Amino acid sequence: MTEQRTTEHRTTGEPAAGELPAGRQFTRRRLLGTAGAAGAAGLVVGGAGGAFGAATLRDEPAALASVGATGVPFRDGAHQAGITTPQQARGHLVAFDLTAGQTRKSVAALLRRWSATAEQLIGGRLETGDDQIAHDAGPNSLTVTFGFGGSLFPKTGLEALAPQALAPLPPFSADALDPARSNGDLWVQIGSDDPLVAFHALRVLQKAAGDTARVRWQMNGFNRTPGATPRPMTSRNLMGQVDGTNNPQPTDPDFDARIFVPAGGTARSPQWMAGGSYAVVRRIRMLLDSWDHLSVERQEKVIGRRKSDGSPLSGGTETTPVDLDKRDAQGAPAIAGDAHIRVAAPASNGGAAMLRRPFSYHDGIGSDGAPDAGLLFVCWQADPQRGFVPVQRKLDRGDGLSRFLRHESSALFAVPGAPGPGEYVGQRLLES
Ligand SMILES: C=CC1=C(C)c2cc3[nH]c(cc4nc(cc5[nH]c(cc1n2)c(C)c5CCC(=O)O)C(CCC(=O)O)=C4C)c(C)c3C=C
Ligand SMILES: [Fe+2]
Repeated sequence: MTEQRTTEHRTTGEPAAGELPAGRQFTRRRLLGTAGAAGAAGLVVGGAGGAFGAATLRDEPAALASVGATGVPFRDGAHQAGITTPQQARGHLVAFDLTAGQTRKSVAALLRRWSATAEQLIGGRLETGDDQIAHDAGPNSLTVTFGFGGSLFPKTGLEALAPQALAPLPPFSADALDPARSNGDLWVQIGSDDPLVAFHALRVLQKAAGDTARVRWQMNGFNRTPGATPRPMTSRNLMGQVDGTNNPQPTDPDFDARIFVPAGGTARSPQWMAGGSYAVVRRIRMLLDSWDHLSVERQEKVIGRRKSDGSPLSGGTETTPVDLDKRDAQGAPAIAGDAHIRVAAPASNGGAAMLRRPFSYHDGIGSDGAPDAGLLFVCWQADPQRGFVPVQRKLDRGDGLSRFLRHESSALFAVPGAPGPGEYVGQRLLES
C-alpha cells in the first residue's frame, strides 16, 4: 500500500530520557512546539535588543514552528523516504564513485554505515564529536534516499544482479551532457526544509563514506519553503510556472504499478528491487534570458497552461483535467500541437508516466552572462523504459519548451525499497 503524502509526514515523538547525548536533550516544549506557541513566544519586538537581536537575547527557548518539528520516518512501509514525501525546501543530490579496490563487502559496510547514520540524523541522535551544525534544529522533514548506478555492478562482481531496467538511457538529440556531472556508482538524495539540517546531513554522510567512495558530483537545489504562501499550493519553477500539477497521485489506482517495482520483482527488475523505484536525474538549464523575451501569452502557449494559476488553456482551474481535443473560437487547438503538456502527456505516449519531484537550482551567472539556473529534474518510475524514456524521446522531437532548455547532465539510479527492521539499504542486493 502506498504511503499517502499527507500521512507520510509525522511529528516526531518525545525523545526518551537519555536518548540524546548531552547538549542535544530538548525539553518537549523546545522540540515539539506548535506554530501557535512559536507565534506567542518566538519574537520579542522592541525591548533591550530590538526585533533584530531578540531571538538571541531571550533566555527562554521558543517552541519550534511546525516546519521544524515535522519528521519523516526513515523506515516506513515498503519504500525509502524522499520519493512520495512532499518536496522539501532544500535538496542536495550527490553521486559518489567507489575508490580503487572496493569489493561487495566494503560497499555493504558503507551502506550499513550510511543507513545507520541516516537513521540517527533523522531521529536527531547525533554522535559524540558531531560538528553541531544542526545542533538546535528539529527534524525539518529530513529525508535521505540511497541509490545504485549501473557502473557499481561490474566493479563489485554483481553483474548478474544488475536490473535490465538500469540499462543506460539512450542519447537524445538535445543532450549537451557533461560526463563529469553525469552518472555515478552511488547516489544520495538529501531533502530538508532547513538548509543547515540538509548541509549537516550531507557533511556527515560524506565523512562516513571514508576511503570507500569519493564525491563525483554534487548539485544543490531548492523549492518553496512550507508556509511561504497563504495557502499550500503547487510549487513554481524558475520560469514562473506552476509545476507539478499533473503528477500521478498516490490515490490513483495505478500509482504503485507506475512508480514502484512490485513485491515479486519483474523480468527487468530482480527481486532485490521489490518496493524500489528508478530515479532519472537531469540538470536542465533554463535559458531564462530568451524565455523572458516572450510575452506571457506566448509562454502560456508553450506550456499549455496559464502562468497565473496553472489552469489548462482548455479551461477550468488548475486541477481540471486537460482537454487535448478542445478547439478555440477559430477552430485551432486550445492546446497547441507542440505545447509541453500535450507532448508530455501519458495520452501522447502510450500511457507512459512518471512522478516528477524536482528541485530548482541557481549557481550564479554562467560564462555566457546569463543565469546558470534551472531544474534539477528528478523523476521516479517502476521502469524508465515505460516512464522517462518514451516521454523524453517525444519531447526531444516536438516540444515547444525545448528551445528554452539545455540538458546538461544525466544519471539513472536504482533505488531499492526500504530496509526491513535491522536491515540496511541495499542489503538484499549486497548480501544475496
Ligand atoms: C521527460 C520528462 C519531462 C521533462 C524532462 C520535463 C521538463 C520540464 N518541464 C517543465 C515544466 C512543466 N512541465 C509540466 C508538465 C509535465 N512535464 C512532464 C514531463 C517532463 N518535463 C510531464 C509528464 C508533465 C505532465 C503532462 C500532463 O500529463 O499534463 C508543466 C505543467 C504543470 C504540471 O502538470 O506539472 C510544467 C509547467 C520544465 C520547466 C522543464 C525543464 C526545465
Ligand atoms: Fe515538464
